[in-house]
Amino acid sequence: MTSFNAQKSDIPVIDISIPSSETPHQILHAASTYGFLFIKNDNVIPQQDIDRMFDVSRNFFHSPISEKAPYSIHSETSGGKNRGWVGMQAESLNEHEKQGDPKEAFNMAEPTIEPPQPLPPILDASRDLITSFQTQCHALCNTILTHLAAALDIASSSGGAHWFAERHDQLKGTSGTIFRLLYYPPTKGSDSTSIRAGAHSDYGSLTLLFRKPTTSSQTNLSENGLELLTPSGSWSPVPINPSPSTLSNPPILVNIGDLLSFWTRGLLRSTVHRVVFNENENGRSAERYSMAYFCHPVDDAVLEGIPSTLVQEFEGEDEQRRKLGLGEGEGEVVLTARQHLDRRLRVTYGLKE
Ligand SMILES: O=C(O)CCC(=O)C(=O)O
Ligand SMILES: [Fe+2]
Repeated sequence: MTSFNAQKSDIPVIDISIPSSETPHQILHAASTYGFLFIKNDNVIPQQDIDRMFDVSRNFFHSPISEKAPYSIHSETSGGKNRGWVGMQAESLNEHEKQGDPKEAFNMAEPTIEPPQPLPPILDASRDLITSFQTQCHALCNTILTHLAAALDIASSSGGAHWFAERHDQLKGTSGTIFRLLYYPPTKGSDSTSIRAGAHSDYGSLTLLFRKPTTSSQTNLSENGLELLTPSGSWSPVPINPSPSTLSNPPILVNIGDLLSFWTRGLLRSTVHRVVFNENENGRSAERYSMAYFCHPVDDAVLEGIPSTLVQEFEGEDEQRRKLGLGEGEGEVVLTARQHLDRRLRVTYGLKE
């Protein structure tokens, strides 16, 4: 398998709009080599919907704290565990960091849950847009998962290309899926030791990431602060649009989460990433907005036994296997999707159960 170097232009841009027998292999190659890929966005998710979501997000985060605080994460008002508002410095994505990240976030569960998640008035007023955005994100995740299952050559007698998508069917039960709005406030001058989101890999199966250029003068090519860790240990910036001359809209960034990496015994790579300050010449960083759709399988999906010889015969690298809890001595632990998520949330929020 090829390994990747630090060139940001390496992350491939894949066009899923034209049916091609190559697409599954392109997606599998990117997912197993970089853990990141771009999906060309020619109306896969309309740019207008992305822009409208960013407007809603801005209005919400700029509202008084009294509007947000009642919906604190894990609270009953916000609908329980991992739902609701995360205030400044309340979360450490990197367990080794004492101080939380200088950002705010709002987590929304899938729209199929009953009763629906209570939302603060500003978000509630845009519930239809949010629901439609979540639905479009989930459909894109299932398309990508279908390509991955096809490339892994899962036999049709076992579910074939629908193997993963069936296990992400939101009509079959609740899941850890979260649509997260993120806001990184502006800074007066950065503290060089501090970063905006600590180094981490995502928890779920796939993440879709949308980033807003931080200032009106910032070009789409701009790096915007997101960096991924290459196998050689260097940080490589991820541009919003890797090719503005050929792509009129920024492509949708997709990355593999720990759960899918664990499930595929490390064949698919969950790559560590972080967000750093991107100061202007005055040493200030503008405010920054992003939105992440963290896609998870249904809670009782069992994370074992993918009927694919590519997965079964994959040896993997020791370091990756240790990180995923597939290390020697432990045996191959069988977890459900919910158990896998709960294990990770305990680390991020210090939750007890
Ligand atoms: O804000 C970003 O660009 C990335 C955020 C991220 O990686 C996360 O929330 O998992
Ligand atoms: Fe992330």
